[in-house]
Amino acid sequence: LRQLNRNYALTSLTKRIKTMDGTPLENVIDVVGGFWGSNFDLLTMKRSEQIFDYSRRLAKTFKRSYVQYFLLTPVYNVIDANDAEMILNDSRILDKGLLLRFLHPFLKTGLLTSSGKKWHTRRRLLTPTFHFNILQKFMEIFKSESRKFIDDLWKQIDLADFNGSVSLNELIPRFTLNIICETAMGVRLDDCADGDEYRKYYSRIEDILIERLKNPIMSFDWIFFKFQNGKNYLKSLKKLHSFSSGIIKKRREMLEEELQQQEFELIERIDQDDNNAYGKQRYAMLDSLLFAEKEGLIDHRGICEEVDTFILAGYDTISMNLIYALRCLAMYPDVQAKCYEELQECIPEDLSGLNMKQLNNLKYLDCVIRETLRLYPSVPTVKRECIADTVVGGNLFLPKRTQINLHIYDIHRNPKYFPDPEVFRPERFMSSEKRHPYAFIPFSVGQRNCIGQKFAILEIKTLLIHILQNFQLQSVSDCEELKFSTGLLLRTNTNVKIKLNKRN
Ligand code: HEM
Repeated sequence: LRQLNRNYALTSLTKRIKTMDGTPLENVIDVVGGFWGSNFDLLTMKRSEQIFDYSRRLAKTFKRSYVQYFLLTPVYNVIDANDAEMILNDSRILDKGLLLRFLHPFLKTGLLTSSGKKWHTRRRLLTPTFHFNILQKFMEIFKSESRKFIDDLWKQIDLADFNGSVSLNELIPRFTLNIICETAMGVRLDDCADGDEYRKYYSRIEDILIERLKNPIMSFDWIFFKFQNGKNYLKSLKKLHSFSSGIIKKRREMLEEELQQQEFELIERIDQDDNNAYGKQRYAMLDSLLFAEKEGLIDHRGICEEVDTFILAGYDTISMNLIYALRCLAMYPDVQAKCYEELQECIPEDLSGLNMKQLNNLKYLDCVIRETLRLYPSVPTVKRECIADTVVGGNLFLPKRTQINLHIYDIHRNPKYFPDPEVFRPERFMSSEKRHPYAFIPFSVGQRNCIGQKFAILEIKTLLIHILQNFQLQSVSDCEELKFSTGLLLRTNTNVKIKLNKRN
């Protein structure tokens, strides 16, 4: 029995994580939970803020990576940059964990959720669709949508019943969803689909996923889909899939029309002789997929997977960063003033000619965005799963099915890498001081890093510039009380509000 207990977490019905050289695991890494493992730790937590706080408490208590055991799954929680480097550089650990598997009915196996050969082929197909030249074309859309956003704000502020503050969670996601659809998909939402409805059902799906995560029994599909949450999940999925199908249908029609008229005036098109991995012209994402379909490289189901994936990955991640960045600018008037000064120095007043080179010159704004991503990483945790027994770092044995939670949030707030980690100080990114290369990883690192990171930074900078040029931001009185909740992204439990005063 003692031998059995050494190798298996018996009450969690799983093999144990252990050292290869026999050193007690506790000497290397902390272990949470006693006899019952962590099976019931989350079960009693009613609100998702409690789950978020629970993980933060463990990180603060242990100050190093730690292990938990849930039903059938050992969990390795990484909160240290050295351990993150070890995991993210390991080409055997590229599969996503359980939470992302719960997303399969929604995304099937698109770029975010797929693995192995399928992931490789798709990554190769999609990487050129975020090439510099395509991003340059997208700049026009970033600018026109930003101008529209500002016009809408001016109108809102001019209304007689305007109460002085705006709710960022309502305004920003509308903007970012429009942009991902108009750029990567080549379709304006006004023409074909209801973005507000998409966001409503997406939010429901996220809530249900977190509920599911709390109860290990619900990890089995055949149980989950028998309960109300499972049924609601499928109902919401129908709405989300009909949104993305509408976009694909619309773009297919547009493209056919253009092909018939032999008028290849796609905004994504660049010089004839500029080739991508498949020896063809470069197009934006959905057009690339539709052309790849004609050549038999992907089918309709595959296109749906990627459209669902890119809408999900490409809008709310940016929304959350913009929301936190605007809140920080409102809370720290000196930081805001420095950004505004930099704008006046580097950017012409007329923003219609704004280009990527000018955006790259805004070094201080860059630091503000980085500091926001450090304190509030839109993706707070990256998930991985060992698909076979794996030894990492030469001595740590991770059994098959081990879930790896790489807590970017905790790594970013580790005082070892960032002194006074809770303080918002963009200047820390100005200094040439060397820090651990895995201490700041908001877009992850390695083979499965974020394919849209350059796109994201350009979009974020463009909107921030438009807002800063038109408004002075001011915090509202209850600004300090930001409570985070667990979700696919770093969420707050209440909407973030700021005040906007028109600049002369
Ligand atoms: C502030 C904005 C963003 C942040 C913080 C962010 C962060 C991340 C992170 C941490 C990952 C790794 C996830 C994992 O390993 O499970 C990732 C992957 C990914 N991101 Fe982003 N992202 C952002 C914006 C975008 C945008 C704008 C797009 C698309 C236009 C995008 C598309 C993707 C895709 C498709 C993947 C999966 C890549 C793969 O596995 O090959 N992201 N992102």
